Amino acid sequence: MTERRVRFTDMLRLASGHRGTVVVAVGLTLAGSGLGLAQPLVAKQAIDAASGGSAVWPMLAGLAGLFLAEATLGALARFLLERMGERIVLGLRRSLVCNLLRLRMRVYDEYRTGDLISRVTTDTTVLRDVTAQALVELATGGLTAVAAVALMLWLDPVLLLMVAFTVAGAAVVVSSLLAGIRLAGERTQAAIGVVAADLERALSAMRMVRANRAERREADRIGERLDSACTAGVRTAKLASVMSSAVELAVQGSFLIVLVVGGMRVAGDAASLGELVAFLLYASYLVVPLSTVFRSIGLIQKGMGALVRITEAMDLPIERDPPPVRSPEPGDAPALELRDVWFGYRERPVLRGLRLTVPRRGQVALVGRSGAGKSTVLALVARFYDPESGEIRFDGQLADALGRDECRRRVAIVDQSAHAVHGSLWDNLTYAVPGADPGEVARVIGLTSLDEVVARMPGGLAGSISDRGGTLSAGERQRVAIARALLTRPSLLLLDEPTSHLDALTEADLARVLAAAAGECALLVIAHRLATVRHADQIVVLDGGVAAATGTHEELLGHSALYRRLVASQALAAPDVTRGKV
Ligand SMILES: Nc1ncnc2c1ncn2[C@@H]1O[C@H](COP(=O)(O)OP(=O)(O)OP(=O)(O)O)[C@@H](O)[C@H]1O
Repeated sequence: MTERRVRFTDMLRLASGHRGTVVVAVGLTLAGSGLGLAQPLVAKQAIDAASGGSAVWPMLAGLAGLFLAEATLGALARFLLERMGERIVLGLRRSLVCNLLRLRMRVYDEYRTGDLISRVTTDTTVLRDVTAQALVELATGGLTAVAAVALMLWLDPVLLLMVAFTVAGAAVVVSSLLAGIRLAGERTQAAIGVVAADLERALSAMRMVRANRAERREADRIGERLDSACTAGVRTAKLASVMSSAVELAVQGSFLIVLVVGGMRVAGDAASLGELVAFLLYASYLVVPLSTVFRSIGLIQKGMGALVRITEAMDLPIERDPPPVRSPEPGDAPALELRDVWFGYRERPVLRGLRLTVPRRGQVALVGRSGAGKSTVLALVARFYDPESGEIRFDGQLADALGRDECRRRVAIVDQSAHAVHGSLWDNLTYAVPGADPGEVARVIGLTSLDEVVARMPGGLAGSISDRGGTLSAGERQRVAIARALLTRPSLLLLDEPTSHLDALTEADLARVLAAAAGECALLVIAHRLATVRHADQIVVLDGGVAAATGTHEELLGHSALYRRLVASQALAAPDVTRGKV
């Protein structure tokens, strides 16, 4: 992640859309404080009235009214602030979610899912507390302090100067700690992000964890991350307590100085006792809000650690189309054409000038050694990545002219993981076409031989399958994925054939399904199985980043030594009739 700094003003900007609420909340808090200040005066009057023998109840009623009004204003201000905090966080979370779902594919390769998730959940929660509390404390504390300074200046500038010295001392201590608090806050949030990422890693591979008896190791690993989060949290606590002690000292020191110096001046008749008492009172009005200001600055620094991570996530590059280019007229062009395509993930090139053509109907199979770049071809065609050079054309039109969305509308992709989402079988089938016609759904169910699965599911199409397709076998999940793809009526179906999910029977089924699909659209299949290449109209052998040989199964057996090696080495597996369904 690139180093990103946020400033104090970035924090303030969060509340910029809520100025009205801040003003009202600050007003209510100040009015509440004003009512609080009036209470001793009324209490004094009540006591005077009682000792003078006059009626006390009007004063007591007034006092009760003041208490109630102060409590009501306080509650209202707190509610407004909490609501503002929630709304700020809602806005942030919405923007973050939108951004995280639209990132460039390369970014997902680079960052860990759990860490990205924790930016939407944990970091924003930290920010909510800061915005709801600290920002307004800063404003109310600051305003009260300014008013108190003005009154003290009017009463006794010399004593004010002394109070100012102690407060300045505390300010020096506080500001020397701020960077540390901020760093510790950043470390805590980053450590929590790593915890989330490691937990996600373990939970998403739970079967692998269990099968390898790695629960303890995973727990220890996450435990270490939790330790780092705790260490960073303790460091924040250490710095924060030094800070509050410094502020406390400044408060006590101020009172002491005012008492000693003021007392000496009263003794020397330089000031009246009344002035000293008033000054002491105003000193308390100054130092208490100032300590609130210091505390909220500390809190804001802590929140900045979270804001750094949120801003970083917001700044991650999202998928954008390059500027549109003019494209030749489609004419009678093939469904897909790759011309001299070069591409590599980092420095190392995977495709080196690949040429590939997929006609509008029929099946093209892509074969090659493991790591030859077959999935990469599919990823480029699905526009997950952009080629470094060369052209991709859909129906004769340049991909850049069509735009990513239009390219993906024409293409359907079924990858090896054949995802299923939590929900009903119907939801899973119609994921890409939410309002699909039931007749169409029935058609693709028939095409993909899913009738038996529908009949078996409790509740049929409305029956629920859990996350990652827990109640479907891998082969069934793949057929659901193909049905889902066919429902979009794509002009090109991309299929990454699984190596091991299909038994001989299902393999024959799949061959039928693919043949049916190839009658409806163009089909580009990464083939790992002999049955698939045998049925393909054309096979492309990928090697060294180029199409090393092209032809039918028989043709390639005749003229491609690499293809013969692939067939012989079981890289293109023959069906294993002894293997059961997984
Ligand atoms: N997201 C990625 N980031 C970095 N390198 C990658 C990424 N995906 C693939 N590669 C690398 O690119 C090369 C081609 O990978 P690709 O998955 O396209 O091969 P493949 O022919 O589909 O392999 P297999 O048959 O084993 O699935 C490999 O060396 C792989 O390590």
